[in-house]
Amino acid sequence: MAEAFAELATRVFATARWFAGKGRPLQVVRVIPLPWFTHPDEPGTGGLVGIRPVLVVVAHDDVVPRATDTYQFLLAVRRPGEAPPAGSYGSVQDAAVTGTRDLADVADATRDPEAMTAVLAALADRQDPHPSAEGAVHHHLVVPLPDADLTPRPFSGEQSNTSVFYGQALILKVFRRLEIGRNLDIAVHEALGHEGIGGIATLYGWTEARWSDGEDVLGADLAMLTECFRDARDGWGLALEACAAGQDFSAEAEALGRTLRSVHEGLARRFPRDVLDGGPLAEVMMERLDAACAAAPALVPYADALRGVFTALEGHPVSVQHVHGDFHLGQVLATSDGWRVIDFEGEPLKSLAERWAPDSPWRDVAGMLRSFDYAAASSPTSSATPRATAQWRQRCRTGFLSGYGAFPPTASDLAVLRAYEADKAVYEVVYEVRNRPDWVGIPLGAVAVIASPSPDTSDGQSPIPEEK
Ligand SMILES: Nc1ncnc2c1ncn2[C@@H]1O[C@H](COP(=O)(O)OP(=O)(O)O)[C@@H](O)[C@H]1O
Ligand SMILES: O=P(O)(O)O[C@H]1O[C@H](CO)[C@@H](O[C@H]2O[C@H](CO)[C@@H](O)[C@H](O)[C@H]2O)[C@H](O)[C@H]1O
Repeated sequence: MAEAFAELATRVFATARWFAGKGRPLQVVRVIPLPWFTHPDEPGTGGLVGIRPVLVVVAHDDVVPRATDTYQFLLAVRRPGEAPPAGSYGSVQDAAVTGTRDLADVADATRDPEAMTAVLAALADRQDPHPSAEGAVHHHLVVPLPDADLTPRPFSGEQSNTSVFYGQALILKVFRRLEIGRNLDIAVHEALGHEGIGGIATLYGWTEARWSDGEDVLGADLAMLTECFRDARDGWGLALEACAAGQDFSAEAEALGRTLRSVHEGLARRFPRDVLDGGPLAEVMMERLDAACAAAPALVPYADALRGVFTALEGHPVSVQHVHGDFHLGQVLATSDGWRVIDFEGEPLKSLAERWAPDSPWRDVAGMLRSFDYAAASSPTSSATPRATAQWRQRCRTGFLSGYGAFPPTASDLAVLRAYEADKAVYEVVYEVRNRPDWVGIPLGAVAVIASPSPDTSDGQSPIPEEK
């Protein structure tokens, strides 16, 4: 018997890079076919019947109360019988999704150039489809498309969503696990664009959807269209190369610090700010530590010492504002015009409420310092001695803090920074246990050092000791 779309989706989830609930018991509780982006009267070349977003609400029964997540499939629907198109998922018999009672081929539109050309045209022309009983889709274009080659090409690297390049000019990020409400990445790009901050991509447009959920109407952003940085290299690759070759990276780190400062200043002007007492912040870090110890028991021997590090926040007033939230070398791109910052969605393991909440700018500073440590720890040491690698990392730290305007840090700054580095390293241990168990030694090593009785941080240097 032909498969219905809910069964096909369950099968796709098992292997999709973007499905965050792999390995957990799941149940598809609702399929919401949204209005067609394009739905020509006559099928196009290759039998293309139409392109539509289809939302799949998934429940996980392993937590109480039962949690649900909403995922987006962007489907290219075709008549059967043609050669399987790029991104083919197979065929289904599901009239609500495909618009026909017959069998139809469904494919991931993001892998299909014909489909993605049509998607861009729909967004650019703001062709809002007619709302259906299930919901509505609304396209926003805020900057006219450039007059350039816009041939679609799927992004092939690692990511949590699914992106498509249009020539070398634009990139469309199709969100997979939807944030109900405003998408953070779009909100930040829009706000910083208004501020004229140069360190981020220009936002060209986005697509949002609304649908009914019982008595309620829910909404989420489905995709974001931004400037693509031509020939950009990501900071992680550059830092690894430099470290392995024994090349100093402190000038790049300093420029990165300046870029972060400018982004923080823009965010401070556009989003709410506050000054919080460090005590409750320390308590939140301790709660996160307790949860982390349950998920990663290797943290337990360090827990008491880490609590001591967090306690040092008490008595410190901490300024908070909107921050990047997951600032590391993989979130910065080097262009011929300097560093650019991408992906403002915060840490994937945090709830949406946590990711929207104001936080200390030290979180981002700590994130990048941890990243220099990761790069140093991951670099092959064939051409550099451990001592040289440690020095490389320290020079990155000093350069970055200088560029950010925080060198040398005051004693009070250091206490706060150390707490944020510890909090980040704890997060990383859990992240690595869940995603890359082979990497867990890197953050665990940092935890061990931060938790050691008296790491020397008096000059703002890493709590990770140098080789003598
Ligand atoms: N504006 C851009 N220009 C060029 N490449 C980009 C741009 N934005 C993102 N990328 C590339 O896409 C990758 C994934 O982007 P990201 O926003 O982090 O996606 P996700 O949130 O899905 O993980 C980045 O690591 C980078 O290589
Ligand atoms: O980029 P994401 O938002 O998906 O961030 C998550 O994954 C990152 C790894 O891809 C992870 O970053 C950790 O590993 C990096 C090296 O791969 C390193 O540079 C970072 O410092 C380290 O935190 C990030 O923590 C996680 O949220």
